[in-house]
Amino acid sequence: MKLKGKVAIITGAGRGIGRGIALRLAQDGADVVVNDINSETVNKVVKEIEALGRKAIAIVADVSNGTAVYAMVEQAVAEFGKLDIMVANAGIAQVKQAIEITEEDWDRIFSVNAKGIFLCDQAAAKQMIKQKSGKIINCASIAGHSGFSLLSSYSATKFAVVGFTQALAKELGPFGINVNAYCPGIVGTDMWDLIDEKMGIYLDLPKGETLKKYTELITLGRVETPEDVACLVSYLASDDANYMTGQSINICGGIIMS
Ligand SMILES: NC(=O)C1=CN([C@@H]2O[C@H](COP(=O)(O)OP(=O)(O)OC[C@H]3O[C@@H](n4cnc5c(N)ncnc54)[C@H](O)[C@@H]3O)[C@@H](O)[C@H]2O)C=CC1
Ligand SMILES: CC(=O)C(C)=O
Repeated sequence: MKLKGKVAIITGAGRGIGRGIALRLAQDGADVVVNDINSETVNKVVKEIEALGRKAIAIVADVSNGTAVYAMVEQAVAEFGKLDIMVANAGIAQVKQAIEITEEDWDRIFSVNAKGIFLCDQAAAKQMIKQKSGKIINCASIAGHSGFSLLSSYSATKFAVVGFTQALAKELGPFGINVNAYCPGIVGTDMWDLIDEKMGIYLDLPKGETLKKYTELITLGRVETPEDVACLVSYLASDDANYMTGQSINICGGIIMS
C-alpha cells in the first residue's frame, strides 16, 4: 500500500475521472477528501471508499470559489491533521466554434478549469509549505498540448494549467513539494458523452459517431477509462515520483506523442 497514511483531496470526484482517482488512491492506502459540487454523488463515493476500509469525508464546494476552497483545505486538515496530496481534477467542457464563444462562456470555463486549479493549488501549497512536503497534481489534457477544433476555450484553459504547473513546480521545489499534471486523451465519461452530442451537431454526425471518429485516432485502439488515468495519478502521488516535478504527462493511448 504505497499511499498508506497519506491524506488526499480529489476535486470533482463525484463521478468520472475524479471518482476513479479517489477509489484508486484509497485502494493504495490513502484517506480521502471527496470534493464535488454535487452532494449526492460525493456521498456515494465516500461510501465506496469506506467499503474499502479507508476513511473518507465529503466536502461540497465549488473550486472556482476561493472562500470555499480555503475552507475545504482547512476542514481536511482539521479532520486528518495534514494534507499530503492535492489532486485538482474538477473541470468542465465547452463545445463551440471560437467565433461563437461569448465573454460569459470564456469567463465561466476559465473560472473552473484555470482559476479552480490556481485556488486549489495555492490553498494546498500554503499547508504543504508548513509540512515541507506534498504532491500537487493538476488535471490538464492532451488539449493542453495541442489545440482541438471546437474546444478552443477548453484547450486554452488546459494550456494555462500546463504553464501554471511548471511555474508552481519551480516555486515549490525548494519546499519539497512536487507539482505535476496528467493529460488524459478520450476518456469514456459524462464529459465525453456531452462532447460527442454537441460536436455531432457541428459535424452532422448521429450520437456516438463523433466518439467513434476520435477513437480511430487512438493508437491503442480503445477509449480510455478513469482507471487508466488513476494509474498515473497514483504514481505521481507516491514516493516513487519524488524526483519528478513540473511535468505534464500524456496518458492518452498514444493519440499524441511527445
Ligand atoms: N473525459 C475526457 O475525455 C477528459 C477529461 N479531462 C479532464 O478530466 C477532468 C475530469 O473530467 P471527467 O471526469 O471526464 O468529467 P465529468 O464531467 O464526468 O466529471 C466532472 C466532475 O467535476 C464536477 N465539477 C464540475 N465543476 C465543478 C466545480 N466548479 N467544483 C467542483 N466540482 C466540479 C462535476 O460535478 C463532476 O462530478 C476534467 O478536468 C476534464 O477537463 C481531460 C482530458 C480528457
Ligand atoms: C475532453 C478532453 O480533454 C479531450 C481531449 O477530449
